[in-house]
Amino acid sequence: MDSQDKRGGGGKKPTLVGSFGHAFQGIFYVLSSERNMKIHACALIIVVITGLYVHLSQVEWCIILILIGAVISLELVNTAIEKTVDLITDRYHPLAKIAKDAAAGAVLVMTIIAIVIGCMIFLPHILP
Ligand SMILES: Nc1ncnc2c1ncn2[C@@H]1O[C@H](COP(=O)(O)OP(=O)(O)OP(=O)(O)O)[C@@H](O)[C@H]1O
Repeated sequence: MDSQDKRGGGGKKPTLVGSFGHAFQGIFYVLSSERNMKIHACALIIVVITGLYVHLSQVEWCIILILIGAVISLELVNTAIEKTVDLITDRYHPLAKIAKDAAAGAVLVMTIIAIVIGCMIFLPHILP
C-alpha cells in the first residue's frame, strides 16, 4: 500500500488544520463508539462541575486537569491498540490477548490513581 492509498486523499501531506481534523475524528470516534470513554467523559463533566462548585485552587485544578488528560489519552491509545490488533488478526492469539489486556491494564491503573488523588483533593472541600 503506498502513501496515496493510506491517506485516501491524493497522497498529499495533510495540512496542519487537516492533521488536527484527523485527531478530532479519532477523539469523536472513540467517544461515540467506546463505552468506557463515555463513562470517562461523564466523570470529567461531573469533576469539572464539582470543581467549579467547591472552588478548587489553581494547583488543584492543574492536578485534576493532568489526571483527566492522562486517563482520556490512555483510553485513546487503548482503542488504537485494540483496533491495530483487530486489524492484524481476527483469530484468537495469545499475543493479541497480552497486547489488549496490557493496554486495558494501563487505563485501569491510571483510572484508579486518578480516583484516589481525586478523593484526596475533593473530600476536604466536601466533608464538613
Ligand atoms: N484476537 C484476540 N486474541 C486473544 N484474545 C483476545 C483477542 N481479542 C480480544 N481478546 C480478549 O478479549 C478481551 C476484550 O477484547 P475486545 O477487543 O472486545 O476489547 P473491548 O471489550 O472493546 O475492551 P475494552 O472494554 O477495554 O474497550 C481482550 O482484553 C482480550 O483479553
